[in-house]
Amino acid sequence: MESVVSLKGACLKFGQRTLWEDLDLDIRPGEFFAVLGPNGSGKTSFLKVLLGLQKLHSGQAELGGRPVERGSSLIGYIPQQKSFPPDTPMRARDLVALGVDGHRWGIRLQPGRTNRKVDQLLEMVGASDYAKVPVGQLSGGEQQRLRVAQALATGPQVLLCDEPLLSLDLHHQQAVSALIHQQSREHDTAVVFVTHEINPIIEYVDRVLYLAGGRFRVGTPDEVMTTEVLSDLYGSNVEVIHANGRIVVVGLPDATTHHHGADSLAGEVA
Ligand SMILES: Nc1ncnc2c1ncn2[C@@H]1O[C@H](COP(=O)(O)OP(=O)(O)OP(=O)(O)O)[C@@H](O)[C@H]1O
Repeated sequence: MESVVSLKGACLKFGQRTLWEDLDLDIRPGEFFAVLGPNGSGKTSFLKVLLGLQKLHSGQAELGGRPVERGSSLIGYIPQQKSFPPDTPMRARDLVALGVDGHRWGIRLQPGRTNRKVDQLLEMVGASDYAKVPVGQLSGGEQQRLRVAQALATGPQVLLCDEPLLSLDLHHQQAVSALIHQQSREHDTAVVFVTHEINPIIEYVDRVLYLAGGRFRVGTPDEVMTTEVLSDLYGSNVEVIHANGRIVVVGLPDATTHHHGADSLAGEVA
């Protein structure tokens, strides 16, 4: 099957610091692709390359068979969860409408059509009940559903997600990740999901790109999330424990703030 995202010999470096090099990667339509790694390993920079916001040092990056470019309609983007101030006057449906016609200049030509599309998107993410509520009054999880709806407005072929579950409680993490997975299944949308924590999405992930220390590994979670592979990437003894369908990484280097729920799961595994 043709790939929708393709990197060939990709290298990204800033000054003397190489984030990755010789990265060859093809992501297929409908694939759920997770990008993992410690702070500063280059996960956000990876998304920026695909968004056309960050030039590679060398190599090529293509979307839908063409070089990446800013503002590509092939892409939907879900940013990190940041709460709107409580007094934000914009209603939930206005936020979603920005995704539908926010890219066009001037007066909306077909408000009826926009409204129908917004209704459809709100329903898709289960947000119809609070369509008219100001966004600042909604919970973090409800706000994030709206960002998913906004990102899906143009029917993207690739959904780029930058830690979309951050600061959501477990219930909302599950709901938002299930929503993103449903979209990828039903519309064959490729999902590139940057995260510190694989467990909330473990049941959906097809492949992982693990970035660490200027190097990377790509493969299925079973191939990459192993004691051997992560110890090699980190250059120190790291232990990967699989328990109750979850993955716990123990013994990450001190300077690494990244974890896979090692703290919160320590009791569960012991
Ligand atoms: N435009 C830039 N110029 C110089 N250095 C940069 C630039 N953009 C990113 N960096 C550096 O590249 C490294 C990777 O940054 P990036 O934000 O991609 O990491 P990350 O894996 O997303 O980190 P985090 O998990 O903390 O969000 C960091 O050390 C950052 O300071």
